[in-house]
Amino acid sequence: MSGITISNLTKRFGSNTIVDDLELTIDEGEFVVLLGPSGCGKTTTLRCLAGLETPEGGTISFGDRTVFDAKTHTDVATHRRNIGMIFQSYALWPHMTVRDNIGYPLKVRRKKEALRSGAVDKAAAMVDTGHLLDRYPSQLSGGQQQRVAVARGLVAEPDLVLFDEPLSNLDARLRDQVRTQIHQLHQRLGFSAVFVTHDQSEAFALGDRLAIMKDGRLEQCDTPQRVFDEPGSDYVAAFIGMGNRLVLTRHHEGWQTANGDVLDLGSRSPERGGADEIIARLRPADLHLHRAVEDAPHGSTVLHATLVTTEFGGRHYDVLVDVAGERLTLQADTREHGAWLPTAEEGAPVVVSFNPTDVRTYAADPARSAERESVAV
Ligand SMILES: Nc1ncnc2c1ncn2[C@@H]1O[C@H](COP(=O)(O)OP(=O)(O)OP(=O)(O)O)[C@@H](O)[C@H]1O
Repeated sequence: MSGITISNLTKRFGSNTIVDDLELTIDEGEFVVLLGPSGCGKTTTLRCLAGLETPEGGTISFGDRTVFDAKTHTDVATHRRNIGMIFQSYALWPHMTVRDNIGYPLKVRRKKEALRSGAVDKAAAMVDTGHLLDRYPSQLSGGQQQRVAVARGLVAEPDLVLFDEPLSNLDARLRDQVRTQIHQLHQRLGFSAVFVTHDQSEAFALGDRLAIMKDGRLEQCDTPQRVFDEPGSDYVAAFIGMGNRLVLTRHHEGWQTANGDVLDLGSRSPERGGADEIIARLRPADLHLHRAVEDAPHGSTVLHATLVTTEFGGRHYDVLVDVAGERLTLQADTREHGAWLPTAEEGAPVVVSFNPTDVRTYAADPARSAERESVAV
């Protein structure tokens, strides 16, 4: 086996196209995360890989073995694809012990030698569940059940491991623990994996590459670092934490906000001759709060804003400000701003600054521009 290739994959439910001509390759041993908002087609793509859905078009190959081809009506059954699956709901058999649950894929594949030679004990030990082998799922915590599900997904040494939001049902502490365990297992065993999530921190932590989906298609597919540094579109930027959005219009000295601030975007300024309206995206952590323009660092870009809300968050305040009707969020250090911020009133004038290298710009959405123009008329 060397890698998984998905070509022109199309899956419809009735008249709705859920996976739309999708192209994706997963190298052998690679951990690819399918990331995107609810309903963009992540789980459906995973289910097509598993053979649990029959696509209307396209091909899926595991190495040089075609497991699905719409044209030739090739559709290899799930249990013959040599995959492991780990679901959000754990999906353990309630009437089987942990030992029998973990051993189930070996039994179905008739791998009697593996069953005899202790593969179940080894898989259980990998996820620290060796002492739970005689218990039933109802006698386990959520975290233990999910670890058993991971052992079951890996025990048969599958060509591809599919994870469908496996951490979503766990509380924050357990989620971190199981996430780290999956990461370590992947580094040790080197299996190929596709992991579905809508959580960007999970995606960054686990993925060799992130495949960001929008309406059944890939919007961007790259390493976590590249996606973080250079989100390929406004949609990706918004999804991976650049929640602050400003619409700017061209001005002869830079780019102008709706309330008249002219911003120098430095090397991030789109070239002359391009669009006259752009969207600027910024992370909350890259915005800094000040009481007056003079307080902003030299060389930073400044915005005039008004205060909307302040919430105490321990080391920082979560602050919401308004720039000509656009709401921006930022974090202000408690020690630096504690003397004035908690008592500042809604509507108080404030200044926000950022380093121009931290901004990312995108062509404005034509539909939104048209909407604004029609409102103005
Ligand atoms: N069996 C089905 N019949 C009809 N529509 C379906 C079916 N399965 C999924 N859909 C629809 O397909 C769309 C994509 O669903 P999918 O579960 O793939 O999205 P997702 O990106 O995984 O979202 P989530 O994170 O909420 O699971 C949704 O609008 C969903 O309602």
